[in-house]
Amino acid sequence: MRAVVMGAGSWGTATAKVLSDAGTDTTLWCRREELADRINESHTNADYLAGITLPSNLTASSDIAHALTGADLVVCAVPAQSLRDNLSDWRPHLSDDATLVSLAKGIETSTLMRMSEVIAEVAEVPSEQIAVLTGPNLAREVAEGQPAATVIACTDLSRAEQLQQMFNTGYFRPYTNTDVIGCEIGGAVKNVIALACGMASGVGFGQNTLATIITRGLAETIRLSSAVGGQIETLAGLAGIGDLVATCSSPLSRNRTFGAHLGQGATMEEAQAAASGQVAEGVKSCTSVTALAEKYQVSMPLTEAVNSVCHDGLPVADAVSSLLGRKTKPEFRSGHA
Ligand SMILES: NC(=O)C1=CN([C@@H]2O[C@H](COP(=O)(O)OP(=O)(O)OC[C@H]3O[C@@H](n4cnc5c(N)ncnc54)[C@H](O)[C@@H]3O)[C@@H](O)[C@H]2O)C=CC1
Ligand SMILES: O=C(CO)COP(=O)(O)O
Repeated sequence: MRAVVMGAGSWGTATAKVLSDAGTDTTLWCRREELADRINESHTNADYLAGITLPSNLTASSDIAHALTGADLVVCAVPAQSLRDNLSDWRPHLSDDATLVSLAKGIETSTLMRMSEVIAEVAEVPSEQIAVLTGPNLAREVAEGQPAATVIACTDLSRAEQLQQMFNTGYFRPYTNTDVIGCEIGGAVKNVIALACGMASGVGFGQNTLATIITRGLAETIRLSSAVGGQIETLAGLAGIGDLVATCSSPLSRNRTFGAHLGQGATMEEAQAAASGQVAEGVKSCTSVTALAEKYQVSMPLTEAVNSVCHDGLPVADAVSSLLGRKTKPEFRSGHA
């Protein structure tokens, strides 16, 4: 089996390292030829994962045709809002029976589609050939070989099990799931909730506030996922609460860090500049998740507040007052949080 990871940012590079460490012959596609040359020469990707030594059997290429031709496994590691355009360029070079794995945690703003839906439409492959890899996987920690688990979701369980073996290393432990919807909604919404946690920490609030946002964020995630067709238990797992805890708590999270800048009073432009070109998916997905919630008539007040702060100029302090000023209610309604 030959794998290609399309996108050499922090998570693409770390995932290519996992595959290589698991013994899978892997190529890492980079947009820039100069970066591919540097990775091949130095076995590091200093732009995204400084100080990490990549396996010597991992090779990089900036040539799309060369990278994709004959690849059995194609891992899509570009940001959510750029997946459609990138895939259109990759499409002519994809093998008919290749498995496509999505790493992106977002909802397309122009269509409200999940990433697996974008892949199915643009690459014209059946959903059984598309998988999603998601979970509490901060790239730097995985690249350092710190123990972590992940979820590989595919409607075709035998394909998920095959992928599970391809990604299984002594430090990275994949679990299978067939609930692609729940996994994708979990991954997209947790970035929005991490922005909210970052804002709270930037303001100076402590652990009670953090735990409240994570828990009520999980309730929003469960409501949306259930409405779209996901299973509740998925969100009690790595793709839900697992990823929320990791992302909402860690200073390594780009979304949490972005939110913290806003909470400290930075403008959107200043927070964007501080991200040094790395993607904080929740900034765009807060708009598409809010729209998806409206489409399914699901209440997501935290997500709406994050969207208003990011895109309507609502001050963080006003978002806090408006969330706390809402009508009081029971914790659980008709079986759902
Ligand atoms: N970094 C992390 O810890 C994790 C990230 N993810 C998800 O993986 C996806 C990719 O994230 P990262 O690798 O961390 O992002 P990144 O910002 O570190 O890198 C993005 C990569 O995509 C490439 N790219 C191709 N077309 C692009 C375009 N039009 N605009 C911008 N970049 C383009 C860039 O050159 C770069 O190699 C995101 O959806 C993210 O939410 C998921 C789990 C962990
Ligand atoms: O998805 C992630 C961890 O699972 C990474 O989160 P950030 O994109 O916020 O860094």
